[in-house]
Amino acid sequence: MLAHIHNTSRAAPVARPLSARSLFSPASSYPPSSCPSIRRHPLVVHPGKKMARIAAPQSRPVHATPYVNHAAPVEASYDTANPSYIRKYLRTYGLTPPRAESYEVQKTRCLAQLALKSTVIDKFLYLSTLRKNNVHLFYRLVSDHLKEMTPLIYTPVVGEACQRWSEIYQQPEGMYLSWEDRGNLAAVIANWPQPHVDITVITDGSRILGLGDLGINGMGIPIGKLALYTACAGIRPEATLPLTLDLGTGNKTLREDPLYMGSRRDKISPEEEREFMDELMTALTERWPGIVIQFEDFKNPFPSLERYRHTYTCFNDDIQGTGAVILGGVINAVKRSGLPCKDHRAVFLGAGSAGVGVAKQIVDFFVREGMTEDEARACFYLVDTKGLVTADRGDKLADHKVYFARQDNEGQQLRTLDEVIDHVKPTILMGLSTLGGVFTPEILRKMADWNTHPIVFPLSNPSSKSECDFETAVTNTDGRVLFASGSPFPSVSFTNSAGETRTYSPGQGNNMYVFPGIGLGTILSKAVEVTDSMIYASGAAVAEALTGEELEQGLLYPDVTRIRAVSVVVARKVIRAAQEAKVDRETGLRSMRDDELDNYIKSRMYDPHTEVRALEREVGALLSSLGPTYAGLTGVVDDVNENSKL
Ligand SMILES: NC(=O)C1=CN([C@@H]2O[C@H](COP(=O)(O)OP(=O)(O)OC[C@H]3O[C@@H](n4cnc5c(N)ncnc54)[C@H](O)[C@@H]3O)[C@@H](O)[C@H]2O)C=CC1
Ligand SMILES: CC(=O)C(=O)O
Ligand SMILES: [Mg+2]
Repeated sequence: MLAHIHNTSRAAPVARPLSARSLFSPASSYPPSSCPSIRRHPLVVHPGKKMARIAAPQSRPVHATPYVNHAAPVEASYDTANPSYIRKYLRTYGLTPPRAESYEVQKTRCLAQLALKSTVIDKFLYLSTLRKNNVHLFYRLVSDHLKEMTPLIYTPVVGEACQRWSEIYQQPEGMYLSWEDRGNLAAVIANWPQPHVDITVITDGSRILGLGDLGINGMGIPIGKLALYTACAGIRPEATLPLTLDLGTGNKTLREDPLYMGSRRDKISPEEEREFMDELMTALTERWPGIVIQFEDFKNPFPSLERYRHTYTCFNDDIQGTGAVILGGVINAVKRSGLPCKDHRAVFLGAGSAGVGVAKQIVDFFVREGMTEDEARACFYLVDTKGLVTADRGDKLADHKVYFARQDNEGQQLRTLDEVIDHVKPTILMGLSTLGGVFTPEILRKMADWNTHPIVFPLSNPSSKSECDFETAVTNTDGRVLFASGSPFPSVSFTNSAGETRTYSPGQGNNMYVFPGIGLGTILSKAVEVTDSMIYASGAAVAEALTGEELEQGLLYPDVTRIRAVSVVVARKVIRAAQEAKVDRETGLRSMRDDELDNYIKSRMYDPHTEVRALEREVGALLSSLGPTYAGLTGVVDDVNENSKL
């Protein structure tokens, strides 16, 4: 089918009728064209090949636009909050029920409909449809109800949605690129209908959360992550691109599933993947030179990160984002433990991208606290499927594990988590293993015997893969645990051995506290690369972002409802780190004081609550400037200044 696309030379569209999308573009990132009625689609020609993108229709009425973007703001054309003159202007007048509604009314209806859905997948699908049909309302709802909504659009529910993606699929969202498209990636990418993209999240689906290789069913992850970029850091929804690579899957069940919508091939080789990724990175930056690229949920993401990190503006969320967010929680937990860094011993179950990424960030923290790198590294004991990672274990260690391979084991190999724990008597226990429930009550009780405040972070996602739940951690440590999990758990009421009853609240150690701010800071500073210092700064910012009240409550992470405010702090620190490393191209931000920079960041964040008003103002101003001639010519508007009669 794609051969047909690639070999067909069709005229690129040159002009479109006045598009609602142009009205949503903030001046600084998308300079308004002198004539808003014309929007050009770039014709992308891949070096050495002659090809044209498949042509979009030359002219369509706005109300019939079948855009495939999951968050195209043109869908706001149908917002029942729009007053009648906007509807007339957008030619949606008569296509929605007559009354122009308040947000409160819309929200009441949405929450009532959500409550009627009996399964979490039904709720997930309802919210996906809402995002598609009324993007501003979706983001208003999510940002007002972050605690209730994030589990539905992100972990844990997105995990189940990915497992069942082929079964529950309803609407096109995001973009898929297949191995068979190699050589033509630029042409396929040119089909993305949005003219401007600030950020993309890319997965090949080969390690989705802790659920294994889900092939293209992993698309729920880029969509969910980018929804959080918008909800938590105000990246404009139309400037986000969820991207899933169809590079085959090692999951035989999926390959044999008649409903599976990806290719049936086995996973391509690492060499083929490198070839594909090289072309992809070129194609993405060719179309959107300033694009920030986030790699997500690749099975072995270290080679790509090393290959591209200094050449493209990219980062890996599982290695670096996770490292940073857990750094933030550990900075606070170490303070609360009362022990200096040098007295901590950390056992990590899981020595993959997240385990190694987190351990490295904490080494960096310990070094900043005055230890040498060797002293800091010696505090870490990583465990994988073969046991404690040691230099003389007898197997060939993957490159990323070598740094943490222990050399002080005197030939002894510890094969199980229990053996390692008994040997090390850790102060910190991290779970990044995908093994649900492996931190047993017995292990937790030992942690409580050895430590006044054991630090236990079961970080695997989704909830079913968490190494323990919060209640088990609280009840088996007499309420003394310093806890954070990757997926959310409810608070627990518990009476400790001293007879004190308290409600304990868990921390959520999830990279969602940092990646939105890393992306925002990188976009605004126009950084040419994402440096280690920018990543570290994002984690330190999360630690600093706790309020006095949150500290008093014993929280390790800010309350999730404050995540937008946290993202501003993260973005500011990321920008400052970019400036220090001199990788920022938006040098005008350097002279701003911190409060000025915060205001600037906030001013650049998409706020779904103000979008309807902004649309009213923009349409009013635009129509007034165009005057009666334009209105008469197009027949779009019969009375520019008419307000809703309803
Ligand atoms: N909380 C958060 O923000 C994040 C959580 N994660 C979670 O961390 C988990 C791991 O992710 P990655 O490191 O990227 O995966 P990975 O596949 O790179 O690493 C998994 C590690 O677990 C080890 N492991 C697996 N089964 C084991 C067993 N039976 N005994 C001992 N070790 C075993 C493997 O040897 C490997 O070292 C996933 O569940 C993921 O959802 C990942 C990124 C962010
Ligand atoms: C949160 C995340 O990125 C993961 O579990 O992979
Ligand atoms: Mg991930």
